[in-house]
Amino acid sequence: MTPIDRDAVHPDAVPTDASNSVRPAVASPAVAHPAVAHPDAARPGPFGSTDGAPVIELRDVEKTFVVRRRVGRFRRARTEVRAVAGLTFQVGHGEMVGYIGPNGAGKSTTIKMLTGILVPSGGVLRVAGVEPARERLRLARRIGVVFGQRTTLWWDLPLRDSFGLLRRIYKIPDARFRENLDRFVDLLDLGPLLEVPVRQLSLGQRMRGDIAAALLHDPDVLYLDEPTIGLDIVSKVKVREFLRDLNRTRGTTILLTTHDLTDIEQLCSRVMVIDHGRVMYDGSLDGLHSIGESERTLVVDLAEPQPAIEVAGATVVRVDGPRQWLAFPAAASAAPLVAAIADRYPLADLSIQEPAIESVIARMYASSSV
Ligand SMILES: Nc1ncnc2c1ncn2[C@@H]1O[C@H](COP(=O)(O)OP(=O)(O)OP(=O)(O)O)[C@@H](O)[C@H]1O
Repeated sequence: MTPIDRDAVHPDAVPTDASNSVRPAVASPAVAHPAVAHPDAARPGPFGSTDGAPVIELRDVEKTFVVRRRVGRFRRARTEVRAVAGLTFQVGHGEMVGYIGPNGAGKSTTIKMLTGILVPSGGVLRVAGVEPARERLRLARRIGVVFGQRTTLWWDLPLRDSFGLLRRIYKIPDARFRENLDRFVDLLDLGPLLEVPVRQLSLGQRMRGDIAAALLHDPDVLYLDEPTIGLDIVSKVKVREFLRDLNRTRGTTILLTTHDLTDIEQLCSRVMVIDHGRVMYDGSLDGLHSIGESERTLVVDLAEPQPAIEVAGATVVRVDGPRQWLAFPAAASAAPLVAAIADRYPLADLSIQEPAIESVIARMYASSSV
C-alpha cells in the first residue's frame, strides 16, 4: 500500500471536482500536524462523541480519479478510475480492525480519505466526530499514522530531536510528553537509539521510532499501514505486543492494513476485506478462513527422518528429510494438532505458515456462498 506522503498524489491525477480535491501534505513529516494547542483540556470525552458512537464512520463513500493518458503523439484520453465505490462501514471505540485486500483494492485511498489528504467524491465520512477533509488539522490531533515503507520522522535528526519537534508541534504538555516518552522508550526498547539519526536506524528500529512518534500526542485512532513489512521476527513480535498493550490500556482504536495474516490473527478480532473499492467481507478472521476453506501449514522438524506423519485433522503435503509439511484447516486451532504430534514423534522444532492473503481472498471468491 502506498504511504501518504509528498508523492501521494498520483502524477496523472486530476481532481474530480474543482475545489482542490487532492490536498497536498504539509512539510515533513509527511502527515499533517496541527498548529494549535494540545486539546486535552478542551476535549469533551475520549472521542469527542457520545459513548457508543462509532469513531470511524463511512456512508456510501466514493472516490473517483480522473486520469489523462497520452494516446499516440498528440492525443490524450481521459479515463475515470473508481478507486472507492460506495464504502459503508463503522468502527467502534477501541476496536482493532484489519483492513485487507489485493493490490489496487482501494485501501490506501480509504486511509488517505480518513486522514483528510484526499477529499471523497461522494458520501459521508467522519473520524472522531470530525469530517477529515474539512478539518484536517483538528483531526490531526486525534489520529496517528504509521507507514511501514516510509518514515514520518526527520531523516537527519536523532530520534530524540524528532520527538522533541513533535512535542512542540502538537504542544504536548511537558509532563504528558515525558510520561509517554518514558513508556514508549521502555516498551519499544528505544533507549539506545534516542541519540541516533533516523537515517542510521535499521528498518525495525525506525518502525519502532515511527510508532512512538505517532502516539506521543495521545491520538484516539491509529492507522497502521503495513507496520511489520520487512521486519525480522523479533521486531514483529515486539511491535505486535506493543500494539496489543496500547489497545488494552488506552483503548486506542486501530485500523491496520497488512499483507501479513499473522498480524491480523494476533491483533484483530475483526477483519474487513476490500476489493474494487467495496467491502467484500466484514467479520472474524476465522469466518473468512472458513468461507474460503483456506488452509494453514504446520512445518514440523523431527529429530530424524520418519515416514509421513499420520495424525487426525492434518495431511502431509511434503516431506524433505526430517522436515514435514502438514496442511490443516486455517479456522482450526493448531494446539491439539501440535500436542498429538509431540505425543508420538520426536520433535526438534515447528512453525506455522499462514496462507497468503491473496489466496484466502481468491478462495473466498471461488466459494459460491459469497
Ligand atoms: N492518485 C491517483 N490517481 C489515479 N488513480 C489512482 C490514484 N491513487 C490510486 N489510484 C487507483 O485507484 C485504485 C485503488 O488504489 P489504492 O492505492 O487505493 O489501492 P490499494 O488497495 O492501497 O493497493 P496497494 O496495496 O497496491 O497499495 C487503483 O486502481 C489505483 O491505480
